[in-house]
Amino acid sequence: MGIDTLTEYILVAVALLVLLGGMAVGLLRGRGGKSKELPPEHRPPERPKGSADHRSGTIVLDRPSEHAKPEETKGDETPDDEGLAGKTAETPAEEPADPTLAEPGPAEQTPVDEEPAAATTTPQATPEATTDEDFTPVESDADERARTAATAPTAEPTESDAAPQEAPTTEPEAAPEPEPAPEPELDAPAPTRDRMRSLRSRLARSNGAIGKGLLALLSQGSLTEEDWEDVEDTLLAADLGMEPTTELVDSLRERVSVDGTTDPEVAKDWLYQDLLKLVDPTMDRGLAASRVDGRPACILVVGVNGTGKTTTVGKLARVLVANDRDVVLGAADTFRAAAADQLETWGARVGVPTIRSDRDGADPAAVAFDAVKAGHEMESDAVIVDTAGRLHNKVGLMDELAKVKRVIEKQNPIDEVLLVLDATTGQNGLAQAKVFAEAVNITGVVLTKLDGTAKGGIVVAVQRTLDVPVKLVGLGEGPDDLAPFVPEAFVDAIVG
Ligand SMILES: Nc1nc2c(ncn2[C@@H]2O[C@H](COP(=O)(O)OP(=O)(O)OP(=O)(O)O)[C@@H](O)[C@H]2O)c(=O)[nH]1
Repeated sequence: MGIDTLTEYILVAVALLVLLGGMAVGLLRGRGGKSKELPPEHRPPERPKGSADHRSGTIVLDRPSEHAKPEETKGDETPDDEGLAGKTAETPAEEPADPTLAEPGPAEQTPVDEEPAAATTTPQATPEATTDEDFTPVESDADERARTAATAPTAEPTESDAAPQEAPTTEPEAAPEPEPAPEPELDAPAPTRDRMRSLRSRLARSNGAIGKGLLALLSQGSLTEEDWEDVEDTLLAADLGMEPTTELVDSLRERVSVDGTTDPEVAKDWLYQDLLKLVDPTMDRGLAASRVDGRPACILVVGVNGTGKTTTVGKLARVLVANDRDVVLGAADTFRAAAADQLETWGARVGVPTIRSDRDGADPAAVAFDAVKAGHEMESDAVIVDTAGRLHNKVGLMDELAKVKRVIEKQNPIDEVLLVLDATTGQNGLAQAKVFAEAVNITGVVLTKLDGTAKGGIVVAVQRTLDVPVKLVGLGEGPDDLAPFVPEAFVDAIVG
């Protein structure tokens, strides 16, 4: 019993020890489960995450769902990023950009990424609302700066603080640049009244010899047949034309035979009277250049190449401007490349708009149509349409001109068709005149380059041929060298 009892005691004791040991192990395991939840050692590695999330303040928007997702995130971020966590969750899909940007809520984050937004608009203020407001002004500031100054548009938002202060100094400097616009000083065209008298010397220089020669003959007192032939030749050389020449010689013969004189002044008076009669001061030389029936007057300018059409249109614009008319120019000479530029320059000098095509060879009728349309819209007094020079014997070209006329007339009657004739071409110009008159209804003639020829007689010849008056004469290349034709001044300059 003694030994058995001892053995039993020992066994019991061992069993107790084993039991106690087991319990101890169990206890230790239970603690081990909790340690997973608070592993301070894991935090350091997560910091970078936290800082990454700051950036995500702006980036988060791209992936809102990630932030809304698992609780793990919450678990992980809870410690450092309280603010962010909450807002990201709200942000989800709807408010992508703005809200998140606004998020800088956590004051500390502001300086890092969104400094600009907050800074520009006196940040701090309120949390959420502030952020929205903050952002708007930032944008507008940047926009304004972008509009006025051209300086580092992208950098500005980031350096918003400095920007507003720099803006006032840089902006005003950039703005003055456009000032040059008002600079273009317009020409003040010379008055047109008596312009022909003021240009008399040009006519006298070129055509004065006719008068001198005639007066010398007439003042002889008694003229032989040979002298009368000389008179006739002089008049024909001046391109007066056969018929008017014969008329004039007959009239002078009669005067001499009745009142034979050697007084040059009397002879001059005879010549003046007879020439003036041929030039016909009774013709209506008025130019239709005023509004009619609530629409602008339309003036179409035609002629062969190089007669001075474009120059004449430019000069005529000046004449009208000098008479307080509002004018629109139409560059329907789309054939000669430089014509539209040339016309535009003329117009710009007196502040007159030019309607043109940017394309060489464009349909001249379309340009003419647009010019007249613009004249209507601008309520101008007159629209002057320049056309391409064309050979009078080319059927296609003349048809094109007739088309220009027809197209214009679809929206506006044509009040004037001015035929530009180069006076130096003399009688040859008459053949052109006839053909143009068939294609379009010519209402007036512009005789150019009268300053460079002794063929002033063409005035009479062309009027007789077309039965239309010479309304304007070109007496030089200067901008104001176009004059309304005044018969008395013309004859006076010839007779001297
Ligand atoms: N001396 C003088 N030259 C003139 C006069 N009118 C025009 N000219 C000159 O004539 C030349 C031709 O003038 P433009 O206006 O280009 O002639 P255009 O008829 O439009 O020519 P195209 O478009 O080719 O048919 C230019 O050198 C003008 O300066 C004038 O009255 N007197």
